[in-house]
Amino acid sequence: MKILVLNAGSSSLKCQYFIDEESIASVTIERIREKESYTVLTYANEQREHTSTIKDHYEAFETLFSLLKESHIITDVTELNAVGHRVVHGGPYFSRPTLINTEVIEQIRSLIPLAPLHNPSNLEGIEVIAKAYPALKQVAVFDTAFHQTMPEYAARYPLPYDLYEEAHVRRYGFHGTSHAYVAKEAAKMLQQPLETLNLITLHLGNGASAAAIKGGRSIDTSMGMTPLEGLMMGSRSGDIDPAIIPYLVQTQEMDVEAVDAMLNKKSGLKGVCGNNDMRKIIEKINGGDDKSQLALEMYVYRIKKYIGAYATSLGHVDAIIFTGGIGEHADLIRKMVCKGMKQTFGMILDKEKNRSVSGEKSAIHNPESRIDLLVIPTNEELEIARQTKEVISRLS
Ligand SMILES: Nc1ncnc2c1ncn2[C@@H]1O[C@H](COP(=O)(O)OP(=O)(O)O)[C@@H](O)[C@H]1O
Ligand SMILES: CC(=O)OP(=O)(O)O
Ligand SMILES: [Mg+2]
Repeated sequence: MKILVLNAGSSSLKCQYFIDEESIASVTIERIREKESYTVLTYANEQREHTSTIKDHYEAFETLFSLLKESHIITDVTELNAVGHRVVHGGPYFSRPTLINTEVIEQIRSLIPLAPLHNPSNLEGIEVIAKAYPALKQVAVFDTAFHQTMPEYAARYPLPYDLYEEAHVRRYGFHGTSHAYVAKEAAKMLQQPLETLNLITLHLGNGASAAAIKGGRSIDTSMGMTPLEGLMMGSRSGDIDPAIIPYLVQTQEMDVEAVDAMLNKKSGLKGVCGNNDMRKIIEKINGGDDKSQLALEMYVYRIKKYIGAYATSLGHVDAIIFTGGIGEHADLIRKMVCKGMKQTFGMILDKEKNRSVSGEKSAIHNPESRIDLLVIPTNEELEIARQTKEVISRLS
């Protein structure tokens, strides 16, 4: 089966072309909307890279298709069996991967207010393809689906009950495809059935979330009704006192839209130190920049607090998994997260191993550690290809 998978993140577009479960080619476009967007095509063990300005996701999709054509990877798009899309918010409508039709498109559109940084780019991809190749089957795989197993007491907010019934106000959780994928990979690495494991997965990308996974099922996660709750992120605040919002509206001449844009786009690492690229933040810290140092300390402290919380939710923890661009590559962050966690949690990092790991699957704990510490590169695209294949197979 030939499946093209599109994963439009908030600042990136990742694409992989699969024949059955084999990845034939991949294209990653990073830093969309910034002066220097960075495109990498990987095909037949070769990498082609270039830098250009890509002003939005629409332009990123155009760049992607012309690259695949030029390189003779997909010369005729109609030969594909399906396109699988990452869709971030499935709201109350979707708890499984779904074949896309016009009704599904409208439901995804109606969820834009709940995922303003994501659902629009996810939709753009779906619509570009629907327009150009109307006969091609498209499947949506939702970030929220994996967290549907959260118990009600974890999923609900302590708000008036009617808000849940009338306006679907509850916690949904995100990055589900990634948390599910790395949990399965962790079970393989540990050579134990997933059903027996208690895991904390840390997806640290531009968006970031933690999940508590018991026996392969999500029992809690740090993102909520929208991908704004929880950990500090690239440009999103994560947890704050909700009273800050009316306070700003009342005292700072900001309307609700301005506060919302600030919380989603001008906060987090970017808000504190002006930068949302962890590589640059680390460079600046080495150059003595105090704001970058503070941003990093806040970022790490908040991850540690969630580890503490989820150790309590799970009872005991078998392994903590680092994934996402930062979790996979930033050994400094992993080291800071594990520091001072020996006494209470028995976490002991092997500093040498940690330093040498960047982007590959590896255990980074000392043999004495009570909790296994693992770096596992996420592969949301492979997981989406698998789920897309399942949906398409059921049709025939
Ligand atoms: N070698 C590295 N060292 C530190 N941070 C890195 C490295 N490579 C990537 N990152 C960080 O990973 C983040 C992007 O993660 P990614 O998962 O690709 O994002 P997205 O959420 O857009 O999919 C950025 O903050 C980037 O700086
Ligand atoms: C939901 C979310 O935050 O996604 P990303 O990390 O791709 O921005
Ligand atoms: Mg991502």
